[in-house]
Amino acid sequence: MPESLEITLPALHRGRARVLAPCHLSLAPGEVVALVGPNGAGKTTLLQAIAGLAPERARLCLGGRALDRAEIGFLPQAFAVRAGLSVLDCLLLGQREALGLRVAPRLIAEAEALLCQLGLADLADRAMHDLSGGQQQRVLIAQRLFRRPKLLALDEPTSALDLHHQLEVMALLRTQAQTTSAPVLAALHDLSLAARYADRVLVLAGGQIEADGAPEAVLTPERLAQHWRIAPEILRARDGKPVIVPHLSPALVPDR
Ligand SMILES: Nc1ncnc2c1ncn2[C@@H]1O[C@H](COP(=O)(O)OP(=O)(O)OP(=O)(O)O)[C@@H](O)[C@H]1O
Repeated sequence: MPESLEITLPALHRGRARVLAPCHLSLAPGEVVALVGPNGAGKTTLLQAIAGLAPERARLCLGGRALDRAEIGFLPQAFAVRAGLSVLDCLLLGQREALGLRVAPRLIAEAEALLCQLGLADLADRAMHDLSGGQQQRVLIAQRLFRRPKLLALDEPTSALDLHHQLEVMALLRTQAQTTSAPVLAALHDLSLAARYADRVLVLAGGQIEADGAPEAVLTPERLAQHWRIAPEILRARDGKPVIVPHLSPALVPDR
């Protein structure tokens, strides 16, 4: 039976400032967890530490075994692909350890199937540097999925995507998490998207994980006002999930 992924993080610093207090995260098999918080709260810092890209290292443990950095599918916030390699080649690089002089037809078929799932099949032969930002982002997400990591750690994976592709990517992440049991931890600014697709929401604020729980329990008007400095209107979608409509309120403190 799949076990939870246990992540232990030391205090994280950027420059001289302490960004986040030490914390422990337990991610259940197949769980989709949204990491939310205002600008500068430490979402990128936390994801980089998990991915082994920060000076301080996280400890990741799955079923009593320490996870290797190569087993984490990390997508950074900033990406600009200048490489001339094709979309299909980019995807195949996700499984680079399995590549030889000849690429197994099975691997190519799997990569093509994933491109189809993400509506990218028509772009398979296009050069990465000729794609739009949103198309590149979808290919890079597909590459991380193709790697079949034990954890997907994604920093704003929908930042360049139109509304259709935001939903498509989030739905695919959910399906993949459930079928592979690998949890997804994704930093998201769109709180409605987080509420709709995440099993759990972690709120980073004030240098710590300030709240952790079901979207409805965590995304309260008080918390949104306090940390995002908005006056929220919380509606309900057809499926009962919260939809957050933000309003500026003159009563809330001005930008610092
Ligand atoms: N290289 C750096 N040197 C000094 N401080 C940094 C550095 N990188 C980030 N910081 C600071 O660390 C804090 C956390 O930044 P981080 O990028 O993790 O926040 P974030 O929640 O991802 O923000 P955003 O939503 O804007 O992407 C911020 O106050 C930021 O200014």
